[in-house]
Amino acid sequence: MTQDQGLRAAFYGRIGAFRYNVEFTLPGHGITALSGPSGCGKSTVLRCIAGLERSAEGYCHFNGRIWQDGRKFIPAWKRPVGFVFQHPSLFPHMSVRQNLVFGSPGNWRASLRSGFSEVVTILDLETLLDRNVTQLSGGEKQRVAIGRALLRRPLLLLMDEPLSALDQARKSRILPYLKAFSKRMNIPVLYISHDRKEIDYLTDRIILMDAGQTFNPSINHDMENTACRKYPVFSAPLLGE
Ligand SMILES: Nc1ncnc2c1ncn2[C@@H]1O[C@H](COP(=O)(O)OP(=O)(O)OP(=O)(O)O)[C@@H](O)[C@H]1O
Repeated sequence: MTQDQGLRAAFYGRIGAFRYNVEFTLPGHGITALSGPSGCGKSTVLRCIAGLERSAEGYCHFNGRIWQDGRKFIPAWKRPVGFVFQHPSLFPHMSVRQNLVFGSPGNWRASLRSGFSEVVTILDLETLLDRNVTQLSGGEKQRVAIGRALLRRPLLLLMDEPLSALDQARKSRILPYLKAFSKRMNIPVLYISHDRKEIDYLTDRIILMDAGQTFNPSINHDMENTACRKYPVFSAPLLGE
């Protein structure tokens, strides 16, 4: 792995009255959690990385390429980023198979060549391929949404509370799939969650935010302590990893 791999980002800006001032790095592999109290700016950070939001100042470099700096801004559709949201937005009139290949680069044949069966196997979707998506459970729908994002061959996957709409039993069923794909496909993932158990299972790397700011324990321990007091679900040892 070279030093250039992964994401280096800093965003400074405001949306209405909300100000954000964040700076962080993401390694070129594995899952990193992004957590913090509701409204602290986590989704805003993901939107800035994806290019869906343009921060007034800052930078975003991925694997040595500039996505944003003082002069340059690569639009969202040109960034090799997959996005999975809290609620899967699948096309209800299409089958699982059709939803999976929708939007993947090239035609149907190309998507079959570029890892379709691998994604289907990792996410255990074989038996569901010909079903209409309206006939799926919430967890199955979310697996299809993840599969669709992966088939677009992203180099970075952003997940915004992908399991928060599911009950504990469904969460437990889908978590191993998340762990499996990040390992097997070697895609770095930035994963928003409030759920400590979920984060403990998936990763030991966490970026903590509060009130529009990131806390970097290796830079500023006072800020880390403030973060832990305000958001005690995370302890200092985890942050200090
Ligand atoms: N389009 C918008 N216009 C004005 N303010 C916005 C807009 N989108 C978000 N905000 C504000 O920006 C702040 C950060 O919102 P954001 O959705 O990034 O937080 P979050 O940490 O992801 O929250 P949650 O955990 O509740 O999803 C909030 O105060 C929110 O009200």
